[in-house]
Amino acid sequence: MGKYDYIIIGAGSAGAPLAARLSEDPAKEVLLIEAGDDYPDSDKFREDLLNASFMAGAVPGHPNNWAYTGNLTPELPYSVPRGKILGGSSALNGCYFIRGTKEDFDRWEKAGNTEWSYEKVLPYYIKAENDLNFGDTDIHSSNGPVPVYREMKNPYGMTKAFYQACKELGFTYEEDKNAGGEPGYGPVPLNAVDGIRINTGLAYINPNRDRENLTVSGKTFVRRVIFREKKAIGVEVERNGGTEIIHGDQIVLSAGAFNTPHLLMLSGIGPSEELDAVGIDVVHNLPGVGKKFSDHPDIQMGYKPNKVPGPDEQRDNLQSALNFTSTGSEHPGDLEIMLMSLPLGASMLGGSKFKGIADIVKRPGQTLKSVKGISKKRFLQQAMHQGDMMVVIGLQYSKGRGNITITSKDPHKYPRIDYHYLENEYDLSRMREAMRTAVKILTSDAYKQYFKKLTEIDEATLNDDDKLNKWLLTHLASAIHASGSAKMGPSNDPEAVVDQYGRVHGMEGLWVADTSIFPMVPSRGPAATAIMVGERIADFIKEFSKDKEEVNQ
Ligand SMILES: Cc1cc2nc3c(=O)[nH]c(=O)nc-3n(C[C@H](O)[C@H](O)[C@H](O)COP(=O)(O)OP(=O)(O)OC[C@H]3O[C@@H](n4cnc5c(N)ncnc54)[C@H](O)[C@@H]3O)c2cc1C
Repeated sequence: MGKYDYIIIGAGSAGAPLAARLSEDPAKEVLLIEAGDDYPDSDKFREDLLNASFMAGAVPGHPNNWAYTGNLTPELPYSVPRGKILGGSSALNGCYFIRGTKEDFDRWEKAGNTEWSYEKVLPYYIKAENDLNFGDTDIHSSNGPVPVYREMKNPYGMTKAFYQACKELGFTYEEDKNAGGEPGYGPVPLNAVDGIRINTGLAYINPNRDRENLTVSGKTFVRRVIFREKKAIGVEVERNGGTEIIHGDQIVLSAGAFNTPHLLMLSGIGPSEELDAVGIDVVHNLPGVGKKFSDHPDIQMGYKPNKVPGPDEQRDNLQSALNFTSTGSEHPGDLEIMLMSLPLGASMLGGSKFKGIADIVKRPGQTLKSVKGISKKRFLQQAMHQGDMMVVIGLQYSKGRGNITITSKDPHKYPRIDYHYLENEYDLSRMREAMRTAVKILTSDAYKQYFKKLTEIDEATLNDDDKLNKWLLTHLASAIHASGSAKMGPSNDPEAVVDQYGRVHGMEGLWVADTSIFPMVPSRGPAATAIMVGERIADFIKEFSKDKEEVNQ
């Protein structure tokens, strides 16, 4: 087998756009490797993962879910889904397609990443989208691969009631959450059209399958990157029942915020004492690998509805959200409240919960394996409340940071993931404020036609800080937005893993392009930003290759 110009590990939110853009040059041989299933024919893509109104793939035991165990707090091990399929996590996610804000990128820039100012990243967000509401404007485009749609003309009755409640509480309307304006309440942009989730495999890879220089290798698990001294020269993979080495000139890790740092460590790049402890030869000591990742803690707060939404109010599970700023905060939009249109169970298992349960019963082994390490108490509580309607309350700027620690040199053994959620009063106080605001919305005159009572929390708990703290720590969930586990920054930043072009510090021919490199999770969902990163790093790699060719001429 010949040597590839570019090998990309992971066909997810960032990896798929990266492979599509790099293979635009027919002179470059591109290999895109994906551990999960490949679906070259979009019409034959798994039906349960196309249906955007629920998140079947997020259920533990689903064959396209890596299903990690993450310790949200030391006492709360939780099942954390990630996509293992063409499209990666974009094939499983909630389709909330939202850009980071100017303040988010000011932070990235301030950390020494001048190539990531809001002005510099905006053209890449625009390049990625086909905005079905706004079309071509200064800040939107109708030419990109990812369709983006907000329900503005005919919002559901509950959406209108939510808007009215937010208005009465003094919040402002944010018509376009991708316009970089003041945070407020408004329609959620979704990368879903007519209820179909358009993942990055469908948007970027399948339309380009006819390119002879683009090879996609599904069901191919990368065990590690291999090096000649400090130069990456290929990858060791498992496929078709065997292990082999595939050579490439430039290797890009796009395996996501857990697997990218894990793969770096398996390949000998990471904190040397942790690699020594599990018997991995150190190729390069980079203490920041897996350290201090950021995410959004969230709470799924259940309530019994007065009025159950009808079948015509279930296409978009997530139609509206409020982004707002906590009292006295210097970080605009650090809180979020999302109104879900489906009950908790149906959000995961589908409109017909019996079909969803039937699917789970079909795979009891995988399901049991996936929930093995997690908190059974919380899992059962959630199962008991699957008929509840819910709002999802998110802390979008937090001080807590997580760590990913390698526990074995066996690439199939998952690393340990510790989130350190809500360990300080800064984060707790904001979460309390978000909870109390959500209750004000639900119990408002405008919303009360849809609200009967809260199901998991009482007033005495809500009104008492200590009691509420305890409740929060036992009812926590994660938004699954892990970012910054191999973060970018200048070489004099001891925690930086890659430079601002995505090149791993101290190494040659090795890049990272995915949510791991975010200096910090944006204050809104990271999926659109992951795609933007794939688009932007593709241009950096193209530029780098051009310079290299000029030097060699
Ligand atoms: C259930 C769920 C709901 C979410 N909802 C939203 C939302 O509504 N809005 C939002 O903004 N964000 C959401 N997110 C988060 C968002 O989808 C992710 O942050 C984003 O998709 C991550 O992109 P990525 O490119 O970093 O990684 P991924 O998209 O996860 O891609 C990584 C890819 O690498 C592959 N891979 C990993 N290891 C290997 C290996 N060893 N060998 C070969 N291939 C490998 C994986 O199989 C995967 O395909 C959600 C996430 C989940 C899981």
